[in-house]
Amino acid sequence: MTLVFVFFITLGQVIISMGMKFRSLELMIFGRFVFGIGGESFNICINTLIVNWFQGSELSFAQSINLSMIRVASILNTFLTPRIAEYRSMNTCFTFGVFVCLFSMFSSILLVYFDYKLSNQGMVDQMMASQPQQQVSNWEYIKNIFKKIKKNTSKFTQIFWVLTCLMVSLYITVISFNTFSSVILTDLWLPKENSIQRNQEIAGEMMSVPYIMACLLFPVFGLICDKYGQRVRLLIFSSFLTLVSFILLPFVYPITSLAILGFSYAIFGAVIWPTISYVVPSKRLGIGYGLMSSIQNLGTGLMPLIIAFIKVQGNSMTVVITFLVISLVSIYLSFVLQRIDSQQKISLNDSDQNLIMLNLEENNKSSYRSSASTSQKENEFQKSSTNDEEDGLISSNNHAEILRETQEGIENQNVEFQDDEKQTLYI
Ligand SMILES: C[C@H](N)C(=O)N[C@@H](CCCCN)C(=O)O
Repeated sequence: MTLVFVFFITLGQVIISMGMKFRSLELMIFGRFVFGIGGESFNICINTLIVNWFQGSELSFAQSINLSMIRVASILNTFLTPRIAEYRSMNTCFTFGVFVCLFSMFSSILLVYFDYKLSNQGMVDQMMASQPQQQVSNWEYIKNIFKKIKKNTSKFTQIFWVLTCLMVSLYITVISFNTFSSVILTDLWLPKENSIQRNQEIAGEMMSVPYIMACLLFPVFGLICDKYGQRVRLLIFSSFLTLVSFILLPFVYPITSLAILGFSYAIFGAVIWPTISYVVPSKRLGIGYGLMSSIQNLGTGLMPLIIAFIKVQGNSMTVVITFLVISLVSIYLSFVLQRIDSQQKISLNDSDQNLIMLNLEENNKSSYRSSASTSQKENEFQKSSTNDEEDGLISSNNHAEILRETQEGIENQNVEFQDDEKQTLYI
């Protein structure tokens, strides 16, 4: 699927640049639509892939390197695009984008090749090929996908939903704020006697501060998180930082508040993406990331409309107050997260990633056991697992998981137990 999505991204960019060439706004919007289908889905594939390779060891570090690279690309884009447009033309900017996408496509082919070669997937495919597969129609296949999404979604825990809401509110304060920061900074801070273009240049430079800050700090917080855990505490701290940033914005020269916002982003970005894999069982991770990204995009997509309305009704100060209120929501949600987390056997603050994973799989198994206790549910499960095999949707994942579980089982026998609680889990 990774290759399909990167193909959509490239195709989208080609359509956008054709729209630019032929001066067709409709074509450009359609291109953005195609690009968006590929982009966000590609993100989900990459998240899942990183988890598959790094869970249990340097997961946060790996995710934060990924985030840093994304932000380096944003900064490069802010720097390069106006210059290419100035020295060449707008068309060249868009064509340059197509070449960047082609480069991504080439990198993805390498990625998929190495992932396939180095993982158990080759073995799993052989196993699958030796099993008879029942053919289903495309319609049945799509219907099964929706059935599975519904079935899996209902199994997500409270902690997943709180984490998702927290992610939305935190991302709004960075991504949606970034959309409006140019106007806010110009209104609140930049001299009225400057030309509009000059103020836009200054605001543009200021706007890159949170991203520069974050791209430098992501790996640091990734490492901290891998070594010391403290995920929920870091999220609480990061939520407070966003509040401080918006309180300071109208009163202190904006570089300070933007740097604090970048600091906050570096923390929650490095913590939140890997944490999802500790609250969603590996079998449902793709759907988990997908759902979370959809909700996040819905939030960050709707927010500019709401903010634009608030700006028209009020002024830039009202917009800052709105972001301040959203920061308060983040603080509230982070405390709700802490409360739920404190009721778990193993906290997300624990530094032992394997232990958190084992706890998750253990909880998952026990919820399965209790749900299978009634014969009706037992039948449902048998039916659905037969369906899973029949429609060939998740079976390869399951096989990969069985292989991984077996490996883990062997590894876990060598783990030194630290206390009774942990001992019970490992056993
Ligand atoms: C906006 C987009 N949906 C998003 O969330 N982007 C993240 C990067 C996610 C990468 C996770 N491996 C961002 O921080 O920009």
